[in-house]
Amino acid sequence: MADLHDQRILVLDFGGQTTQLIARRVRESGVYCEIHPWDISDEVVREFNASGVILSGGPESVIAPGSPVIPQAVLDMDAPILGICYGMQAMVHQLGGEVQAQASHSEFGHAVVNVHGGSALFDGLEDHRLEDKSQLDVWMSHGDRVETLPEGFSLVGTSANAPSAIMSNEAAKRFGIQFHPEVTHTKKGADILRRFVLDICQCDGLWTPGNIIDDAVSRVQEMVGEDEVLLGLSGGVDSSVVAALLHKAIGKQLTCVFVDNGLLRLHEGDQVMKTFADNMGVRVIRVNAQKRFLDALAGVTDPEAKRKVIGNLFIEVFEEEAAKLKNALWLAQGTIYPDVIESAASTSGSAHLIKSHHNVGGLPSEMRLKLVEPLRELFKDEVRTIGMDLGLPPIMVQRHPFPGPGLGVRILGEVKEEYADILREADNIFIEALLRHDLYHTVSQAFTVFLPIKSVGVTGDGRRYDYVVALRAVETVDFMTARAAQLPWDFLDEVSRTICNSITRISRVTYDISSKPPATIEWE
Ligand SMILES: Nc1ncnc2c1ncn2[C@@H]1O[C@H](COP(=O)(O)OP(=O)(O)OP(=O)(O)O)[C@@H](O)[C@H]1O
Ligand SMILES: O=c1[nH]c(=O)c2[nH+]cn([C@@H]3O[C@H](COP(=O)(O)O)[C@@H](O)[C@H]3O)c2[nH]1
Ligand SMILES: NC(=O)CC[C@H](N)C(=O)O
Ligand SMILES: [Mg+2]
Repeated sequence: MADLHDQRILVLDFGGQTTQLIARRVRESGVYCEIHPWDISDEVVREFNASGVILSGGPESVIAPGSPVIPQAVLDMDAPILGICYGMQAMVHQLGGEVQAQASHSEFGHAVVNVHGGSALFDGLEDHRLEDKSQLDVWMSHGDRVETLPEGFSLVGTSANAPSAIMSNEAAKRFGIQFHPEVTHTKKGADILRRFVLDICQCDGLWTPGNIIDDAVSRVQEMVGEDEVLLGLSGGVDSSVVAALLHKAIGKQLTCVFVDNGLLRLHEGDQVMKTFADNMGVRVIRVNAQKRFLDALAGVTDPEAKRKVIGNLFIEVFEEEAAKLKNALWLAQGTIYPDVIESAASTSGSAHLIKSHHNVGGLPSEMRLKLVEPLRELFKDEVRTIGMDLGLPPIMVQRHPFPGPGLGVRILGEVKEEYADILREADNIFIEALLRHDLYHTVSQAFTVFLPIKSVGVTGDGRRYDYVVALRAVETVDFMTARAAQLPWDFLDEVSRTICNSITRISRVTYDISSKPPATIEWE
């Protein structure tokens, strides 16, 4: 098999909200791609050796001084280029055309583009739902617009507010589109991106789940040789898929360590151990470190401080367990591509650190173990697909994500065992009800938060003065932005009554309706 990474698309990020979606659509077409910031050096561009380049959208205006530019090395390449929105405008601006700010002509949302034809990227793709077959139903989001095309380019499509909605230089294989093909609201968007990477860039579409697994297996085998590998297994999607993959790659050289830190959900420890014993035949060591974590967290109230305590203790436990093995030189983790992109964003200095995720960026610099992260290049949906292909049960692969610091960031302020016990009961009621009503898979993530404040209630003529919990359920594609799920009122009512009736220490249940931004998904 040819190297899976030989054919590769470079996605240059100009700060667009949907850049990750571009990469996902390219991957779905069966082609490997990576997202890099627009200001990477010319050397990195040349080393990347792209089969094609896609320039993303972005919030800035190409005519404003100091705005992001396309690296010269990209413009010097022979590989095909597709500029999307800001990416198109930057191409025009840098290749000698003209872009103007047209505040009165902004287009946000649905638009129709008339395609004049004659472009290899569009011919035959027309939207047949529309009466006029030369029209495309698209989604726009721009204020600036292209007024004059650069030399060598011709006009391929027009919309009401973008006279140059599509342009191309067919001979040079350079295309610019003002609309966003990566969003599902653009009806033929996925087809356009597929056409670009498969036909225009001539990639073979080898990036399939089967090939990804074979490739990861052989790379891991080559990397670790005869050494033993320790995997931090949480029972979550990512580390479970890593376990299945490593089991396939190195069999008995793998030992999984599952740390019960006292911050897990109800019965989770037993369930994880049982699922793995039943389904996988891998060796899992359970470390009961509840007391150790809770003791270390006593008196700690600041969210970032709590995260650090938990993250450091995880590593301590992993290193202790590794020392008990004969030859463990490697620590495997379920790091996935969004973790990498986000931690790059938070280390580049241009983005603010919102919260420290414990597994990336938070590792001590003098760690003795070397890292194996076979999912580092994959999106969550790709991870789920290969998990299914590796034979993991759907309940494991389709689970909602659960943060490493667990209930530690869902108990506001100081963590106490008593609070964790109450929270586990309440959360279990919520999640069981979601499953029973077939609502679990309609939301991306759902959980309960413990508020260490007391509120007055009345039950059976008596006064109650007890704790409050908040239910949280969100819908999101990439967990970078999210909105509160609109769960049915009757359902929320049932959950709230069940919680207050069966847990005497809770007097009140609230539902969190904040979106991200301005809130985050977790409360801490
Ligand atoms: N309780 C735990 N015991 C051992 N390792 C853990 C534990 N919690 C987290 N980890 C390690 O930290 C990594 C990151 O956690 P994270 O929650 O992002 O991934 P996950 O649990 O594998 O998947 P998911 O995102 O679906 O919850 C895990 O892949 C795992 O290696
Ligand atoms: O493994 C993890 N370690 C962490 O420290 C961590 N903090 C948040 N999350 C999860 O990340 C997603 C986004 O969460 P936020 O909107 O709260 O940042 C949500 O899915 C959160 O559950 C974490 N996952
Ligand atoms: N979505 C975009 O890429 C917008 C590009 C540019 N900021 C404009 O408003 O036209
Ligand atoms: Mg997890």
